[in-house]
Amino acid sequence: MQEPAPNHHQAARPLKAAAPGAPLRGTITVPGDKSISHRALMFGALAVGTTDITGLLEGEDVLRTAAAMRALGATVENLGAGHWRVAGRGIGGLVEPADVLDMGNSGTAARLLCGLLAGHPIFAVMTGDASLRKRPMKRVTDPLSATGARFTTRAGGRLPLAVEGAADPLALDYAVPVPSAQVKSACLLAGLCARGVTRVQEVEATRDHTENMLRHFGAVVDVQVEGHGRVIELLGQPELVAAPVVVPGDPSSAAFPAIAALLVPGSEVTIQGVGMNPLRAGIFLTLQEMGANITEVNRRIEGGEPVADLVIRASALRGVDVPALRAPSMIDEYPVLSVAAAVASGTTRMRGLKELRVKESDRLAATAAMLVANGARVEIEGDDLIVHGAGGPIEGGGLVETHMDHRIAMSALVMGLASRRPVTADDAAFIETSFPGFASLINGLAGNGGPGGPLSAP
Ligand SMILES: O=C(O)C1=C[C@@H](OP(=O)(O)O)[C@@H](O)[C@H](O)C1
Ligand SMILES: C=C(OP(=O)(O)O)C(=O)O
Repeated sequence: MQEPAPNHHQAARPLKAAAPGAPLRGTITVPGDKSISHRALMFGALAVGTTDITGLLEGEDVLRTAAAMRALGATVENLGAGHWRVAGRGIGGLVEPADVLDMGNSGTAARLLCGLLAGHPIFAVMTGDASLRKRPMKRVTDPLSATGARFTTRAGGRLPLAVEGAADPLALDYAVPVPSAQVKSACLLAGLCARGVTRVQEVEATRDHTENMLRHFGAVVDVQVEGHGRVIELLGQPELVAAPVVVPGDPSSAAFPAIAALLVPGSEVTIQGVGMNPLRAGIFLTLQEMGANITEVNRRIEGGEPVADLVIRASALRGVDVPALRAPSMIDEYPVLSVAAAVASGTTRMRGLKELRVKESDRLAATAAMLVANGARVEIEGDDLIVHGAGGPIEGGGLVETHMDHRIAMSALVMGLASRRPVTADDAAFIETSFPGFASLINGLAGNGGPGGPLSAP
């Protein structure tokens, strides 16, 4: 079955959220983890044999990766209900794509693909949507150039870019200067094609799904903890053997219904099967420090990743100081955490958020603007975001500019559930990149599966 090509040029779709007037209740699952879904498709394409993936996120970002893997010669089949099958070509076996690879809105797809292409002796051109074309690619093209691959980019290291991969790539020894799992992963993916040991050092540990999946597919990976960071060594040119991948629920997606349940009085929501990798779960720790009533039940390992069901009950939250060192473990959750902080009592200081400036939008600026437009008190001091909580619902009534950023859109809508007046997101279309079905899921929790739910067209 071929799924239709995702389309990121659709017209803006504004969406409004109002306080539901009744508690959110129910047991739900959230879509599959986006980071793991991208990697499962890429590793499947590089492996020898057939990889079955269950629970794949069928959001636009991941569909871009699926399309790219097809363009590079892998057979990628959608078997329905989140079950996908990839017949791989083996390391070094990718073929030259006949056309430009369009990675849509997805930084992960674009940057990891740069690593994969660097190690194959083929020519490829990559682009993305207007958001992705603003994002920095030098952070991957600089280190990857040391493999022998040749990258040409638009001014400032932006997409579109062209790459001529290396015929005999050199193994990298690279200390990643920013906390970025995408940069680390790009280097490791290039290292698969190189002879000898690729060594990547990170000063702060970032999500380790690439390392975990490398091992799952049979590569030899050594990880040494060094202070707050890690040194990862990968033995090049392994034979990756196809292995089934079970994708857990995305903790970054779970954060939205979780915070909605915490803020809407009387709510009780269970989210089943949420990935709880410690390098991803910082948001839940932070919410618990704020006084959130979140209970983890049924902790288990699924597909090599820790998973739990989360029971979330509405709670009176208080402001906290979120240390910079925690940022990599919750980097995509700050916009929605700031909504919780705006309703909490007291001040929340979120430290060390420099990386938020280079996401789908400048999330530091977009988050502050979202809060200000709805009557919250907020300051940016250097790389810190400071939110002065109202100790209850904020005023709301604002129009939030989402800047092609799914997380700003969902944060604005969660804010509307906890505001005196409805909040409108100027464009909710980009929610499809990571969380298809978001609005109906939230409306379902409010007891309004059909029209008339708290989330509706304005
Ligand atoms: O490796 C990944 O899957 C991701 C890494 C993070 O980006 P950076 O590596 O740019 O921090 C994160 O923000 C993104 O949503 C997914
Ligand atoms: C930053 C994100 O994704 P990406 O970098 O893959 O576009 C995100 O999903 O919040």
